[in-house]
Amino acid sequence: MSKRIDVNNLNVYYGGFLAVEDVSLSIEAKSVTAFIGPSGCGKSTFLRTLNRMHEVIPGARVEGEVLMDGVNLYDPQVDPVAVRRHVGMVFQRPNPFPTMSIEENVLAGVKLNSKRMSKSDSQDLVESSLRGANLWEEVKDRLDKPGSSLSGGQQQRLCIARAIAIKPDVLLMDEPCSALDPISTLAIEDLIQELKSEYTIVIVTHNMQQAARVSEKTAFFNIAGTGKPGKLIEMDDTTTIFSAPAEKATEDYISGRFG
Ligand SMILES: Nc1ncnc2c1ncn2[C@@H]1O[C@H](COP(=O)(O)OP(=O)(O)OP(=O)(O)O)[C@@H](O)[C@H]1O
Repeated sequence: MSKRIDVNNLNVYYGGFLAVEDVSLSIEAKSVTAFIGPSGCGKSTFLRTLNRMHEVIPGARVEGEVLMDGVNLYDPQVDPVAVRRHVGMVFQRPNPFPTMSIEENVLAGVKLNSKRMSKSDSQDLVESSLRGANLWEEVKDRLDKPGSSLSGGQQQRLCIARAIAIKPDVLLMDEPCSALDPISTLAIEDLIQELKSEYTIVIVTHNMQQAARVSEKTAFFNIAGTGKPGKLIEMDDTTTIFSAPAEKATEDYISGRFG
């Protein structure tokens, strides 16, 4: 479990539009890395290339390499479905399957991967995944109730339980707290801190306090103007980015002068 990621000279296109240009960076295993930057600079686009999720968008493609423990995810022999099994994703809006029960939601990804399990194994997996997502105590007496019966914050933790049930190496989170209230946000942030002992975590966030609270490394992306590609401006220890960034654009952004 838990892998390092090395990205080399990655360009991301939507058809003829270069959305993200020439990104090279490294992400340590068992750490939390935050991506910050103004709207439209390509944070989500870049994040999705780390599990080939952009490929579900017609015309989206990349040039360059994404190495996971040295294996290029874009090697022709690599199956994108297998990539997504190793690199889980949690989205901005909690998206449990509304008609499925809480238990079925946790097992949904595992079933998609066509694993047949005994009843006791699946019960164990439901419990360990919900415990891992800090949700077990709140739902253990109503596992057969629909996922949509939970609060927004609980639904997001259910989505995290669903993601970790397939035992990924990496967890990508695209603004996982933006639809949540402050208390649910803190619950997810605590959870991220716990999960990093087992997973490599990458989180896109607009909330700079959140980046400062949860991550060890921060990457700042920027865009020169509409129609221009997003670029990685700098990546460093989070404390350095927020106290003494190397680039003026980073300082302007974190001090709220733009973005
Ligand atoms: N499906 C798509 N098809 C075409 N262009 C897209 C698509 N998704 C994003 N883009 C474009 O790619 C660029 C980067 O968008 P992206 O959503 O990755 O930025 P972002 O930094 O995550 O923004 P935000 O913070 O607002 O979510 C933008 O110019 C956007 O319009």
